[in-house]
Amino acid sequence: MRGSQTLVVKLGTSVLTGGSRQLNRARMVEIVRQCAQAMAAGHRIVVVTSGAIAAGREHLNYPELPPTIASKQLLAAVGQCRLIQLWEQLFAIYGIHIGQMLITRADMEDRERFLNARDMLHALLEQRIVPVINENDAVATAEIKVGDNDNLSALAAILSDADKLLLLTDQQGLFTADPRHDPNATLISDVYQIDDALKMMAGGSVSGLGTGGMATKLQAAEVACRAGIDVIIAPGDQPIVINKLLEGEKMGTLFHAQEHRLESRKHWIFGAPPAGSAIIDAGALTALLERGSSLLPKGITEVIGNFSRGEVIAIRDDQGNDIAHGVSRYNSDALRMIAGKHSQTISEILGYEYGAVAVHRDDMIVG
Ligand SMILES: Nc1ncnc2c1ncn2[C@@H]1O[C@H](COP(=O)(O)OP(=O)(O)O)[C@@H](O)[C@H]1O
Ligand SMILES: N[C@@H](CCC(=O)OP(=O)(O)O)C(=O)O
Repeated sequence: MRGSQTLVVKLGTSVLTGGSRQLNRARMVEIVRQCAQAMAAGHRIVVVTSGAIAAGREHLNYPELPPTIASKQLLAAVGQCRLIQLWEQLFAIYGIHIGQMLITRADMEDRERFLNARDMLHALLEQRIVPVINENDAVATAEIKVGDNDNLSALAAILSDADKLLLLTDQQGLFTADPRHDPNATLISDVYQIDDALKMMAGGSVSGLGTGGMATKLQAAEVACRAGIDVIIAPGDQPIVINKLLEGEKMGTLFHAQEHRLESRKHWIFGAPPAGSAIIDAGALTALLERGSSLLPKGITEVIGNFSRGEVIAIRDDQGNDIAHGVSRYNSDALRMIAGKHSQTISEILGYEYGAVAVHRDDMIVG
């Protein structure tokens, strides 16, 4: 078997309802069984679940509502409770806890909120708790919405530093045309580049259940592949899909990641102009260059500029030479207060803490 992997599983409304007007409990049980089996084999699972609106309609017995955004939000507010309750009960069968995360695009665009969400997601995964993510439909307005759960799942895959993103849907994968309309359409099994010709093949959702169809799945694949994550579109109505996939078996449509995840992160960190800098002492310099350590506040002698938690800063030696770039876990004011101090005193000085390091090694590119 391949090593332990992090897999984001996105379940479309089409899968969760099986094309009906109700959540298909039997199908949800089967998906949870597969997730539990993968976790028992040492893998980490993140679930991105659609279906809140469908669950709301079912729970309220298909009410007649005006076709407004507020009506959809009402259905999502009611349905999300049902949905998460169901996931909670089903995972509990296997003794697995879940943690709900409702996010919007605004959470991803603000560096500080992004980092908070990422820390929380990793904290859940470390405790072997399954994060169950949906868009915060009940409160999100059009301006701050991701809009569809395909794109949301790509963001979840980046947040969780996933190896693979699995988009489970009501088709075998991406076809040369929508198979609902074109009986001659054929399955595309490998995609190395998402170009305009491919985008032309991906249509919208015609079932009236899902949002975005294959078009948004392609957008999600583009984002995730650029971040170094393989994406698979596969059918959600079959047993052992998740395990087969983790064993490396081919299925559905595989979008091959464009570059290694580390390379991609490197580009991002170096691509972002530093928002400020931290000057470090000789001890920290040795730790960074020779031991591959994280940067601790203790080794910082001066903080220059104003930056937020989550922004990229330059790490410089006392001569002003650029040693590394990395994501600061504290804002500039906080970093100034804890510079030169032991990590154990951070919460005493600030009244809170985001961990012992100023810049984590995983978020740092040296050289
Ligand atoms: N080229 C294509 N290949 C496969 N499916 C396609 C294609 N173009 C459009 N579709 C449509 O996309 C639908 C799946 O997307 P969607 O309805 O949004 O489901 P989900 O709820 O899983 O996100 C399919 O049922 C199919 O009708
Ligand atoms: N957030 C919405 C689902 C939005 C969405 O993208 O749906 P789908 O295309 O079925 O994945 C809900 O929970 O109803």
